[in-house]
Amino acid sequence: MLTQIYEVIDAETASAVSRIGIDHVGAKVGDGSRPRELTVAEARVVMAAVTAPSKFSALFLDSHMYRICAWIAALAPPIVHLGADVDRLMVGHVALIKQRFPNILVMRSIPVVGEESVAIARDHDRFVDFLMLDSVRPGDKKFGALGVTHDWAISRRIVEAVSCPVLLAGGLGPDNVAEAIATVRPAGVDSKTKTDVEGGHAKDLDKVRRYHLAAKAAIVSPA
Ligand SMILES: O=C(O)c1ccccc1NCC(=O)[C@H](O)[C@H](O)COP(=O)(O)O
Repeated sequence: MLTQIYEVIDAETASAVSRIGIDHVGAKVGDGSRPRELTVAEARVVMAAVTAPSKFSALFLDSHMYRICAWIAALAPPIVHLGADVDRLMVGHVALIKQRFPNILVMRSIPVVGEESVAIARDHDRFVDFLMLDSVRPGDKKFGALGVTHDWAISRRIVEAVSCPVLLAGGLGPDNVAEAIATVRPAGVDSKTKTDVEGGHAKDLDKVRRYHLAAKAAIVSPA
């Protein structure tokens, strides 16, 4: 079971989270205009503090393919996580990014809104190394970092419908990650809000440790 954490925005936290054993240590990367979004120069410092076998995951929320490619080329992260709205950064763009950087692992966020999410996930399946299933607020285009769960039955169907590894995200933390894993049977899990310090965006290392241990101990029974 892979464990992934967002957002790690300084070298000290990156090093501490790696020591806990988190597999994917994530931060937003771009032009720095979004809250807590790192520039490539800032991301380089955080990425250098992530120690093996943990890997740095660079999340791009920008939807402009050429800008994303320029940032990937400059940073060369082990994992590129594409988080823009699926109507703006389309599956063809995702395929071109993977084609341009074949040696970099590509993860695509998929909003879990309803049955249509199964088709969206299937469309992306053969072009990416991971899918990440995330929550959306009803009536809102924005998805990600909402701290809420979604309909896990749909996520379970996606896990069964695609062949690439799927990470489950959305409102996961130490107290519900085992139940989520048992229900959805993903290859990995992601957490942001529920492993943050109360009322802030810094990581609570005790929550990160408990989330990680609960996920690694979770039992996935055969289908
Ligand atoms: O961190 C953000 O601001 C963010 C914004 C939009 C998409 C993703 C974002 N963060 C990274 C993630 O992918 C989150 O870890 C994921 O959405 C789960 O968040 P949470 O429900 O808070 O655990």
